[in-house]
Amino acid sequence: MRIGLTGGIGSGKSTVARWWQSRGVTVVDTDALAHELCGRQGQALPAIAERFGADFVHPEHGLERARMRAHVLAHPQARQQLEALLHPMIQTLAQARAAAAPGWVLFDVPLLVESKHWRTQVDRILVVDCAPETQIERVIRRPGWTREQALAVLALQATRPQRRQAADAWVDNSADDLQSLHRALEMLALHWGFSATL
Ligand SMILES: CC(C)(COP(=O)(O)OP(=O)(O)OC[C@H]1O[C@@H](n2cnc3c(N)ncnc32)[C@H](O)[C@@H]1O)[C@@H](O)C(=O)NCCC(=O)NCCS
Ligand SMILES: Nc1ncnc2c1ncn2[C@@H]1O[C@H](COP(=O)(O)OP(=O)(O)OP(=O)(O)O)[C@@H](O)[C@H]1O
Repeated sequence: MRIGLTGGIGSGKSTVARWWQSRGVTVVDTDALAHELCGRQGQALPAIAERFGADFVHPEHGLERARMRAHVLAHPQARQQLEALLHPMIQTLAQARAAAAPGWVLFDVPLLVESKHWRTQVDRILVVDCAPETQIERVIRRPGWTREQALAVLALQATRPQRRQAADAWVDNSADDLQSLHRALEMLALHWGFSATL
């Protein structure tokens, strides 16, 4: 079984993914792969430096993330170029990680509903739904994020109705209540015939 997990920024995807991982499911986190490709000596850095300029790549730490975030939010074309460069690399790496995994695999993909590629790669789509105000609060707790940036990213992503429409199942993560979230996931796993491998 291949599950595609998605949700808006700060909705709780990583939190949900960790629950599945604790039950023995292999998690392939595409955000983490994007960070790997752009981290120190990451595979994507030469192409990024060529396309956007050397200023976007720190000699030791890799991609200047905050600078690139501000750049792509101000220039939609730059965002499309960055996505065109990174998404095929992320997809290839994700498939390689999944191929090596025994049993169930969960792909954590922020832009799953927005992507033609991902919808065909998974058997079930699980959506983490969350009230936008909660998403914003959670995101701006992170260092370097402004409310305006969080709102701008939210506006770029699929809407809650679009995600719900694509979902085979969804869990509500608007409340600060991990116990209820975990209970909902237990019930879903049971419903989908999952038995923990730990
Ligand atoms: C613009 C970048 C450098 C900003 O980095 P930053 O450290 O600030 O954010 P991070 O990568 O941790 O992403 C945080 C969240 O932002 C949202 N987000 C990221 N990229 C995008 C995008 N292209 N479109 C819409 N939302 C996005 C996602 O919800 C993601 O979970 C980075 O997000 C990036 O490289 N984006 C392009 C790759 C991409 O599309 N990644 C998301 C799917 S794998
Ligand atoms: N039910 C919850 N109760 C309290 N805090 C939560 C809950 N769910 C998530 N959080 C917190 O909110 C923040 C965002 O959650 P998480 O990182 O799981 O979201 P995400 O969707 O993976 O984010 P991103 O889109 O940025 O990758 C984290 O600090 C997390 O600990």
